Amino acid sequence: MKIALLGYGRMGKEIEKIAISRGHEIVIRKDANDVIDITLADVAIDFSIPNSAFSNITNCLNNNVPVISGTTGWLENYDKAVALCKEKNGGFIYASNFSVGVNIFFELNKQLAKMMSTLKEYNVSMEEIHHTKKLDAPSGTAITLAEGVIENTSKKDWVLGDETSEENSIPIVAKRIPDVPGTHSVWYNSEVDTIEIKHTAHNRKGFALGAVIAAEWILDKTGVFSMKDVLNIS
Ligand SMILES: NC(=O)C1=CN([C@@H]2O[C@H](COP(=O)(O)OP(=O)(O)OC[C@H]3O[C@@H](n4cnc5c(N)ncnc54)[C@H](O)[C@@H]3O)[C@@H](O)[C@H]2O)C=CC1
Ligand SMILES: O=C(O)C1=N[C@H](C(=O)O)C[C@H](O)C1
Repeated sequence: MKIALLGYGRMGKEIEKIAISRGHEIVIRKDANDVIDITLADVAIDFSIPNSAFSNITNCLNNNVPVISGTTGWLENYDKAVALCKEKNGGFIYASNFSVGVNIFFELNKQLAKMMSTLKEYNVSMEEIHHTKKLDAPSGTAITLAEGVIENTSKKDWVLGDETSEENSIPIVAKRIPDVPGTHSVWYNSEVDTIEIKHTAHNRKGFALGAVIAAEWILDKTGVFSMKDVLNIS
C-alpha cells in the first residue's frame, strides 16, 4: 500500500524501515510545513508534534484517506477528530502507544486496578521516563494507564508531580533522561510492601511495527478504532 508519513522524525524514519520491509511504498514524507497532496496515499501515519497532529488528521479525513495517529499531547481535539471521522465516514485510529507489549500492559494495569480497588491501605502512583527531546509530559501512555486505573477504582483524575494532597488523584512523575525510548511503572505502595508493574521499551521498533500493522488493518474499514480492536485483545 502507498503510505504517507506525516512527521519524518525518529518515529517516521523507524516506520519507513518497517513499512518497506513489509512490501509497502512511502509516497509522502511530510515534515514541518511541507505542502503535500495527501490523496496520493492509501493510508497516512501521523507521528508529528502536538500542535500539528489535529490538522494532519483533519486533512486526511477531509480527503477520504484513513489515518493512524501516534502523536501525543493533542487530545483536547480528539472528540472533534472522532466527529469529523464519523461525518466523513472515514477511518481513524489514535493510540498513545502502538506496541503490542504496552497494549498487553494496559490490560494488566486495568486488571490490577480492579483487584486493588477495595484495598484502601495501598496508594497508587506512576512514573514515566523518556528521552530529553520529548515535548509533552506526562506521556500519552501514562495518561492511558491513569485512565485505566480511574475506570476501575475510586480515583477521579491524575496530577503531574510526585505528591498530591488530593486523595482522589493519581500522581504521575515524568523523568527525562537522554536516549530512553519509554519506561512506564505503576506502583501500589502500602506501609508493608509495594506492588509494581513495569514496561520497558528497549527501542522504537515495537511502536513502529504496531503503527504499520494498524495501517494495514484499517485500509478497508470505516470507523474510529483503537489498538485493542487491531490486536483483538479481549
Ligand atoms: N503512540 C506511540 O506508540 C508513540 C508515540 N510517539 C509520539 O509520536 C510523536 C513523534 O515522536 P518522534 O518521532 O519521537 O518525534 P520527532 O521530534 O523525532 O519527530 C516529529 C517530527 O514531526 C515534524 N513536524 C513538525 N510539524 C509537522 C507537521 N505540521 N506535519 C508533519 N510533521 C511535522 C518535526 O519536524 C519532526 O521531524 C510524539 O508526539 C511522541 O510522543 C512516539 C513514539 C511512540
Ligand atoms: O515521545 C516518545 O518517545 C513516546 N511517546 C509516547 C507517549 O507519550 O506515551 C509513546 C512512547 O512511550 C514513546
